[in-house]
Amino acid sequence: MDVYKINGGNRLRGTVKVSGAKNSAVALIPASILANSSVTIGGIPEISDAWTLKALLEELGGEVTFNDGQMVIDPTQMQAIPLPNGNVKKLRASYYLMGAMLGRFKKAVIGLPGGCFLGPRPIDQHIKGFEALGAKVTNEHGAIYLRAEELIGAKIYLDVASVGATINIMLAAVRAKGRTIIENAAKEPEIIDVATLLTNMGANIKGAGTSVIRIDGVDELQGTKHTIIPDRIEAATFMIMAAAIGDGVTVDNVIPFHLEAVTAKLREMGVKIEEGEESMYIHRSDILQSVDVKTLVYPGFPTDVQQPLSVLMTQAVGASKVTDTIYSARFKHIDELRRMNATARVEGNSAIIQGPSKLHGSTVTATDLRAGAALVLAGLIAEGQTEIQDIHHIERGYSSLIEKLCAIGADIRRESITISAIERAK
Ligand SMILES: CC(=O)N[C@H]1[C@@H](OP(=O)(O)OP(=O)(O)OC[C@H]2O[C@@H](n3ccc(=O)[nH]c3=O)[C@H](O)[C@@H]2O)O[C@H](CO)[C@@H](O)[C@@H]1O
Ligand SMILES: C=C(OP(=O)(O)O)C(=O)O
Repeated sequence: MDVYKINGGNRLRGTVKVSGAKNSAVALIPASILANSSVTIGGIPEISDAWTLKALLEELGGEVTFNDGQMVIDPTQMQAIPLPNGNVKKLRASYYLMGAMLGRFKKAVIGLPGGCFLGPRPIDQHIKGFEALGAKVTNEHGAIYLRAEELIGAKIYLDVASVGATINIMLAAVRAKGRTIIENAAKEPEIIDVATLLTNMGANIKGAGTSVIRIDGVDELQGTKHTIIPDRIEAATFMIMAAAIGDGVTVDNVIPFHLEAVTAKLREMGVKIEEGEESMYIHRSDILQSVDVKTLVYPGFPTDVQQPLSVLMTQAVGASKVTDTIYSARFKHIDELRRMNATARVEGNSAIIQGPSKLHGSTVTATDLRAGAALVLAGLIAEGQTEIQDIHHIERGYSSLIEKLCAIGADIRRESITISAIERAK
């Protein structure tokens, strides 16, 4: 089993460069299925989700290369091969194969997705959208079967502003006949990134990034080149690490506008942040103040950042409260933080964290991607050695994390260990 080992206490200093956005990459890669020639995407992060999607496109008959952050996808020989099991279960974003395959082949069989378990993560709004476009959708033995004679544009009101449903409906609707209007669409920057790629492929999309998106379907989409936006969640993670244990860290390759909610909350805690055009320079104040935060859809505070932020709260003076309005059960990291001497408890969809606490190095488990990032931060702060298990969750979403952290002064390494069944059961 591979683990991260961290010797805590080293101060972070220097520049860390943010990679391309995971949540864009995992939608842009399936979007290439819709093209009639090669699609080249630059800035793809070195994460396991990207490699898994590459393997899935190859299972469909695509030719895919992935070198130095550039993925070239030739979708011309792809077929509507059923994917009820296997790789689709390794990540959440395999659900985008549904929209893209429906758009191109008018049929698909895709197993229900995996990804982080954060409480219930239904896909009813995706299915409602596909049905409104004219698809027959059934769930058979854990796989979603989609089939349409033809796709016809429709007006679709999303009951929740879902990132996945907005993108998935867009992927199918670009090849529907006539106009589709998505109302109460999600507004995350990754949606604009996907709309930009599709537009460069020849799609007709207006309003991406607002709550009403209009799509006029086209008969054909061609190959193109695209460079992905920076990962605002990775950027926020480094900003929080810099605030917790930095002596001046520049987080480079960011779009500061995408980070406004995070920047504002960190400033409220007393963190000093200087915004550049494409970078953030972070130096903490001597005393961190406790704050309350509520996660919301974009442009609100991102749910994907609340777990790392809760570790910073263990270092703030007084009681902080994190309420997650998107995922009510996204608090598994709190139990692990308690092992490290944090004073924290979960009440409903909130965590209450009392600081400041002296964190102690311990053996902990990454229960999901951002819980893992939170534990890396806790390990960097803690006295002594921390061992993080189940790091495959972290590696779904953070590109070259060890290398990036070592370059700014952290003492963290990846190690293979053998672990007995008895120890594993503890
Ligand atoms: C691959 C990807 O981009 N993942 C991101 C995406 O996940 P994902 O696209 O799965 O998240 P959604 O925006 O769809 O989910 C938001 C909320 O809507 C609910 N919901 C969603 C769809 C649906 O059909 N029915 C329904 O009830 C969910 O349970 C959740 O409470 O957005 C989340 C919210 O910003 C982020 O945490 C994830 O990192
Ligand atoms: C929840 C996340 O990812 P996914 O939707 O891929 O599980 C995340 O990126 O924090």
